[in-house]
Amino acid sequence: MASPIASYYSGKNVLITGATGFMGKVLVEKLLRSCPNVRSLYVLVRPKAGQSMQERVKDMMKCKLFDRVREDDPDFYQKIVPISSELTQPGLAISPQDAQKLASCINVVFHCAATIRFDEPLKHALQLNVIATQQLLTLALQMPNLEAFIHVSTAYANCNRRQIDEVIYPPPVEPKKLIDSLEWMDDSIVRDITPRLIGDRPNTYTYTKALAECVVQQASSKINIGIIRPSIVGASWQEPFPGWIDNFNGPSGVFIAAGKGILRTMRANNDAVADLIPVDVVINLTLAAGWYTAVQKPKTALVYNCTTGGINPFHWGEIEHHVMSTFKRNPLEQAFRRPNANITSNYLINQYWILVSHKFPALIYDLFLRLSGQKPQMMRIFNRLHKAIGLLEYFSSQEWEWNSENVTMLMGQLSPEDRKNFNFDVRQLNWPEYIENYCIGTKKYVLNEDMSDIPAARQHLRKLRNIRYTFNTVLLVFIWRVFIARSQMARNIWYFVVSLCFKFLSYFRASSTLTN
Ligand SMILES: CCCCCCCCCCCCCCCCCC(=O)SCCNC(=O)CCNC(=O)[C@H](O)C(C)(C)COP(=O)(O)OP(=O)(O)OC[C@H]1O[C@@H](n2cnc3c(N)ncnc32)[C@H](O)[C@@H]1OP(=O)(O)O
Ligand SMILES: NC(=O)C1=CN([C@@H]2O[C@H](COP(=O)(O)OP(=O)(O)OC[C@H]3O[C@@H](n4cnc5c(N)ncnc54)[C@H](OP(=O)(O)O)[C@@H]3O)[C@@H](O)[C@H]2O)C=CC1
Repeated sequence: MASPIASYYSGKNVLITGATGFMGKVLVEKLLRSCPNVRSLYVLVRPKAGQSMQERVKDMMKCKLFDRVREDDPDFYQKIVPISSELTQPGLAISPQDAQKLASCINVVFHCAATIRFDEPLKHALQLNVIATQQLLTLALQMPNLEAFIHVSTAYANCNRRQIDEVIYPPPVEPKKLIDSLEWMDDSIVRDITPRLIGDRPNTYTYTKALAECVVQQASSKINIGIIRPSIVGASWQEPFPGWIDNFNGPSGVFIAAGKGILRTMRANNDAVADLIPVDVVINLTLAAGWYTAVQKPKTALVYNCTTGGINPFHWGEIEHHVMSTFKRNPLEQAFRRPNANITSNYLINQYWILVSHKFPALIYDLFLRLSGQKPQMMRIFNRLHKAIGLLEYFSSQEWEWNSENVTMLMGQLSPEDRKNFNFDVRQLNWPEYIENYCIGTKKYVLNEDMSDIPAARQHLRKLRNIRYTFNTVLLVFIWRVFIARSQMARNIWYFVVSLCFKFLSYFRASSTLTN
């Protein structure tokens, strides 16, 4: 006998947007694996990078993420029905036949698609995150068999507040008014007024996600709606296997850059809560919310703050420690320098380390590349890195408090079996173990590095250490030759320091001989 959640999805037709994205893929996999009797998954996909929609879906299903599903049911792909759709186009560019088909058969909608870029021009972010959501809701309103519409938002949609409850806050501006006014505006005008519009939010992403929540709420009198607000989504904790991750977004890119020895300093508050949430936890909660919304039909749209900070807090300082420790034990291949990143909340200290540990080595390396007839590239890489971490620092330098009563309520509604199969109880999360699996996941699944190459990577780190020792010795000799050997006073200071060190050494040697 299947559990209540699996029985609910049995025989259902599910529509998923953003299925080719990080979270969408995990959602598709989990639905197929844990709800094997689901009828069909209709996924809205666009052609991209020279690949047709069918090719993209085919490629996606070959991904290692689907290994367990493939083992259980080699024909699982037959349940996936790709529907051609470009969400930024009128009517989502769905053909009339497809739209009719979807309208007649869909029971549950999961809306995951969005632009998650922090530097997205406002017009495009609005088009995808708000207008496409509105259009999807219009389509949903034509679905007579629709039982639940689950919208994936972000815990940072209201990051201009410190305390965030599970409610939809009034939007910064009425979405329709903004859509109407931006429609006639030139891109350059929109760019100029964007900072004024987004106000105390850090980017167009959080701003448009807040507007999207408002758009979703406006439809909640006609459709059963649930809103999931995950915080910083990271690699999987347990399912389908620990450490699965496939992108550079959020902390993953930072971990990789630190593991490669490129990132040595970043602004973050050591003592602030790092509200990471594993992707499988988010997806389990999303599926449970779909079930609850359809079965219980709450009168208003329920919001679920899917976060860890209030329940099982972990801090950026601790993350730094465990990331560094993991990459020292399991080094990445061809590191630029030995991994040694530090976080600081002090602006000036961070600027100092950027100069000494980022820009200076990049300059030397580029000089070396030029001299050996190659194209310089390190400064360019660092400029991109600085742009990326500059956009993330807002989130790593502060902390927020999220209320998660609805998440607790939902957990209380699950049967013991569902609590196990759709586990979103983050009290059980062991952070050091999770961070270790996360870092190893970036090595295996993002960088496609083989674990059997670790001895060679360690050897490379030893080589880098020897280069550093040699470089420091050469630098010391150079400084001595240029400055110290030419001035009597500098020489006196130098001899004084050396004799002091020598005296200390003799003293310690003598006292250790006595104690023995
Ligand atoms: C050890 C220290 C520990 C310290 C811990 C501190 C960690 C702090 C982390 C804080 C995270 C906070 C996240 C907040 C999340 C809010 C939650 C959400 O709702 S929403 C979710 C959160 N949303 C986000 O996280 C989105 C943030 N990302 C962005 O907005 C943009 O990517 C960008 C503006 C940063 C760069 O734009 P642009 O320059 O145009 O570059 P493209 O994008 O076009 O990528 C070009 C190529 O570079 C690749 N690559 C990319 N990043 C990195 C990287 N870091 N590195 C290396 N590579 C990277 C990329 O794969 C691509 O490769 P390919 O395809 O060409 O082969
Ligand atoms: N990742 C995170 O840390 C967090 C994410 N979220 C939310 O979770 C959801 C999913 O995020 P995530 O999976 O990380 O994002 P991804 O960027 O990995 O995936 C985005 C998805 O949206 C699709 N998409 C984007 N533009 C279009 C378009 N014009 N037409 C059709 N499809 C489009 C993408 O398709 P394609 O493959 O064709 O580009 C992709 O499938 C988002 O709503 C996001 O706001 C919330 C909190 C944190």
